[in-house]
Amino acid sequence: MGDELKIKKIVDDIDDIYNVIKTKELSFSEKILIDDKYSEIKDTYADFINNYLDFKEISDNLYDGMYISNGKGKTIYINKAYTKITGITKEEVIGRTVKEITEEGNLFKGAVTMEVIERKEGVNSLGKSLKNNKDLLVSGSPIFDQNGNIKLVVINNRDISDLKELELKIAELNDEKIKATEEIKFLRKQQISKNNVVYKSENMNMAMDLVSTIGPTDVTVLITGESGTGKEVIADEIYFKSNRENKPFIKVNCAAIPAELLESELFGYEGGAFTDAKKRGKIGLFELANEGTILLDEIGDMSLNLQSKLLRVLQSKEIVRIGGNKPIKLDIRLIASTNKDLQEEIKKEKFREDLYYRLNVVPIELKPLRERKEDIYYLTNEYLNKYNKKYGKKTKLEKEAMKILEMYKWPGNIRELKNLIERMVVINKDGLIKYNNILSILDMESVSFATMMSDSNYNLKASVKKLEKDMIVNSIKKCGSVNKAAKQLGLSQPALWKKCKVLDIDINKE
Ligand SMILES: Nc1ncnc2c1ncn2[C@@H]1O[C@H](COP(=O)(O)OP(=O)(O)OP(=O)(O)O)[C@@H](O)[C@H]1O
Repeated sequence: MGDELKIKKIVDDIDDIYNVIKTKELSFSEKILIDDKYSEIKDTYADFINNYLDFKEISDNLYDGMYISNGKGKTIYINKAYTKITGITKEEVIGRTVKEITEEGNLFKGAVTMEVIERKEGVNSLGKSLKNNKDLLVSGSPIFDQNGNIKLVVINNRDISDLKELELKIAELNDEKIKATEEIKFLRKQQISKNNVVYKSENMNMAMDLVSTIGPTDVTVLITGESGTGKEVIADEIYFKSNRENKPFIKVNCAAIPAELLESELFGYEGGAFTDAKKRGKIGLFELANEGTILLDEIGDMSLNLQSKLLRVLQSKEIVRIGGNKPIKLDIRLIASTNKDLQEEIKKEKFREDLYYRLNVVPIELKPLRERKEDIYYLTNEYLNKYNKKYGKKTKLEKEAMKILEMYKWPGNIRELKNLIERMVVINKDGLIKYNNILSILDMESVSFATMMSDSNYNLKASVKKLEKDMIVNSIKKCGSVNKAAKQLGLSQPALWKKCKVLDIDINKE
């Protein structure tokens, strides 16, 4: 019989006794005493029942399993959660000692009740339910009576298979995090690999000096120059010289991302900000760059609407995601670059003047390659070495060929020079890149012969000789025979043979 029923039986017996006594002849004071005692007992019983029911309700709704024994280790109570966690029912344990159950070895192992009784203190251990193989964290505590003897042992049983699963999940996530961090490091290195910056010109000297000075500060830099002049190279150098090296460096090409997308790319959005927005939202590039550097390339192509928003970011040093209302603090170094003339764009009302002044704190202007010809020789040699190494070659460049490179206008600037040298090294067969190899590729309008001839290193006779030779070689190559070439050049066949001899042209080779 449960405790609850035992006590109910006592109270029912008292009821019977009371009813019998009430029929007897009693003095007034005896009657009052018995009535008082009787109602005291009833109140105490009502209190007990209420508390007992509350305790049962609370303990049955606990997350952890409760296992209570008396001071001798005899099981007197388990809550519902204990059965749920271990699969062990009341019928299997109530009234039996923990010692006996443990020795039997069918229900659980790792019980601490007996140890709590022995040591008279709390004991923690790992246990296991043998009914469903669940691992448990078992924590036992003694409850003492007034004389200091243990009257109850309360054991808390926590299912740690969930914890174990969480532990595994955390370990998996940690592995993924380590992998992702390594990948970020690798991609960062690839994206901003250290360039071998080659320069000789005054313009580049000044730019590189400035980079060394302002690199370690957080000042905003605006780099301008035609396409291919090395704006990104300069931005990389600023990053390497800054105190933000090894922190994020996010490069955004404002012209390459459609205007309507650029805002969400930069600012990110909260979940559900757009109808098709991913449920959990998206972190923006500004946030990704936090603590690091952001390069806004082709800033001259940014829409006026976004320019105002960028201006606000620069003023407040915080952003709010699209669809959100929580400002996020930013600690970012901003580098902007453009091949547009921003002053002109301001006049055309395509660029905000106030934003221009915010960006133009330190301006770095890169001249086009045609205005810093001193760099061409060094850049060419750098790329010759680079591509010879890459393609396993030992290609050299004819002196006249270098001359042509120095005279060309290079509309695509250093990028064009770099690509040309790579192409020349790849297709070259005899180890020497010649003057006319380059002429046949470059846009000849960009190298006027007048310019070439006016160069003090070339006298008229040599230049004419060179021109004649190139024309004949090209014509023979194009026509496929000396006969046809002679016709095209307006010469007789013998005259062409003669010229070839004088100009040292090997017809069989050409
Ligand atoms: N001083 C330099 N030394 C060596 N290589 C350089 C130098 N300047 C530029 N380059 C190379 O030239 C190419 C173009 O440079 P970069 O991309 O920095 O130009 P950009 O001005 O940013 O071009 P765009 O405006 O088209 O983005 C790159 O391959 C870069 O490595």
